Amino acid sequence: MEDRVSEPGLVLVFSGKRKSGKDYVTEQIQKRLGSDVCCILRLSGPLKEQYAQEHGLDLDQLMGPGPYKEQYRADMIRWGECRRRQDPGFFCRLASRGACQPVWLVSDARRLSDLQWFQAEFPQQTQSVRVQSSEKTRSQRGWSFTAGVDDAESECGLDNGVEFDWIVINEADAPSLDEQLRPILQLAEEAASTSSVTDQVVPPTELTG
Ligand SMILES: Nc1ncnc2c1ncn2[C@@H]1O[C@H](COP(=O)(O)OP(=O)(O)OP(=O)(O)O)[C@@H](O)[C@H]1O
Ligand SMILES: C[C@@](O)(CCOP(=O)(O)O)CC(=O)O
Repeated sequence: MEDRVSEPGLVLVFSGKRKSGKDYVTEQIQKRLGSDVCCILRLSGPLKEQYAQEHGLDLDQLMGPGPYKEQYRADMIRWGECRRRQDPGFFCRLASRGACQPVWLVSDARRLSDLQWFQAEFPQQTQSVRVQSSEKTRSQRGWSFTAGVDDAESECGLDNGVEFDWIVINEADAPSLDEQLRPILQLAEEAASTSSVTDQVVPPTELTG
């Protein structure tokens, strides 16, 4: 039987406040690494798919960066937290099913249980990345404070108790994203090259020596 390593070589779990640039930064990383090396996993993806289906909503708009999803955010949070209470890893498993690239970018971790699930599943491969932007910059990107959202676990669940492996300052007056992402990209390229070596199919004759 063929012996194939299906685990990722690196799992980068991103978090950050609304409009801090989680999607933007992870898309920049994927552009540089290529989609055969790196996939973006959105924990909100399976949640929004199911929520859109149950409520007859436009999934494309729910998945997009525009104001449409904000109308439903509070109820989606409630809906999602009901499922997480029953199974904290519910959305992590759904979002990562079928991922086969060596590098995974989890773009939207919001709770400690999100990060802990990947750390428990892939203890050697998981690193945490915090994307930071000022409220002024976030406001320029369309954010405004919403009670019940910005003061709730969905937005504050990772504010304390986590020593992030990486911090990305997504501000015009910060070092460029190219500069900030360089060490992360190098780590990803190393993980991808190592994974491509160990991910080769080894015919049975070589396995038995
Ligand atoms: N460095 C940047 N340069 C240009 N545009 C940016 C930058 N960072 C973010 N943006 C833009 O700001 C908006 C918000 O960014 P993004 O959607 O990545 O935030 P987010 O953290 O994923 O937000 P949410 O939690 O609401 O999904 C998007 O339109 C995005 O294209
Ligand atoms: C409901 C929720 O998944 C919406 C996330 O939407 P977005 O990643 O901000 O586009 C947030 C949450 O799960 O708390």
